[in-house]
Amino acid sequence: MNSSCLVDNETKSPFLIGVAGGTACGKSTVCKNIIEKLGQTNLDETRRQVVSISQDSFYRELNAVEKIKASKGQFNFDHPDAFDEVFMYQTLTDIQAGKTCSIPVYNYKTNSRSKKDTIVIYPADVVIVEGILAFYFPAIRDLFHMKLFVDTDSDTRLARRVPRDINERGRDLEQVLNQYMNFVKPAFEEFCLPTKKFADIIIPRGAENIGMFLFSL
Ligand SMILES: Nc1ncnc2c1ncn2[C@@H]1O[C@H](COP(=O)(O)OP(=O)(O)O)[C@@H](O)[C@H]1O
Ligand SMILES: Nc1ccn([C@@H]2O[C@H](COP(=O)(O)O)[C@@H](O)[C@H]2O)c(=O)n1
Repeated sequence: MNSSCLVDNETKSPFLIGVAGGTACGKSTVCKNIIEKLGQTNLDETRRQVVSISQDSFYRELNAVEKIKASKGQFNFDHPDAFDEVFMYQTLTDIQAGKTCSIPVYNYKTNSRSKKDTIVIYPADVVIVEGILAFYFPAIRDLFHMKLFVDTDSDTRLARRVPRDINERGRDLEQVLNQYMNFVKPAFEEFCLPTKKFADIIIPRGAENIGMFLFSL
């Protein structure tokens, strides 16, 4: 899929920061807190100097058989093949070229991109990209000027994921636990954890330790 981007008159090439880590380690919360601490939260989105995007926007569209599997918690969303690597790479290179880009909003209840909503990413000084496999694909990994890995232990992550998936992602307990044991945990060990070595900064436990990152700026 081609990204939907427009060149801005005043070209701005942002500093790209990647944030990786296992599911529910606190990646989104870290991004949100960084944006808050840098005083960006209440700015109009066209004027923000620091913005974040999620790798989840780049989950690929599923075919009919995969959709049925996904609805039963039997699709592996933690495998690199679940992502549209080309679309993500293209979008990030467009962002880096100073273009205004529209990226999909991902819907975890339908396991697909929203049909009507997109997020517009305007040129900014810093763009933070978070995702479980943000460092997995070499071409994407090489785009980041700085890489953070949020290191939160597996028990804590599971304890955060269960209520989140039930309350926010429309899942039931059995489905969350089955998906975790069958796909999430093994894929974390095979694909996500080995990318920790690419990080410039490791943030233990997440949001409470973003001071380490802010200090490095
Ligand atoms: N430091 C923290 N302490 C307690 N709960 C947290 C913390 N960081 C995140 N959470 C909660 O854990 C869940 C997952 O956090 P989130 O930032 O969405 O993780 P990720 O983006 O890595 O999946 C959310 O419900 C969030 O509110
Ligand atoms: N349709 C989907 C898509 C993804 N997931 C799970 O989301 C996790 C990644 O998001 P985090 O916020 O937790 O980093 C990943 O572990 C997938 O299992 C899903 O359940 N359904």
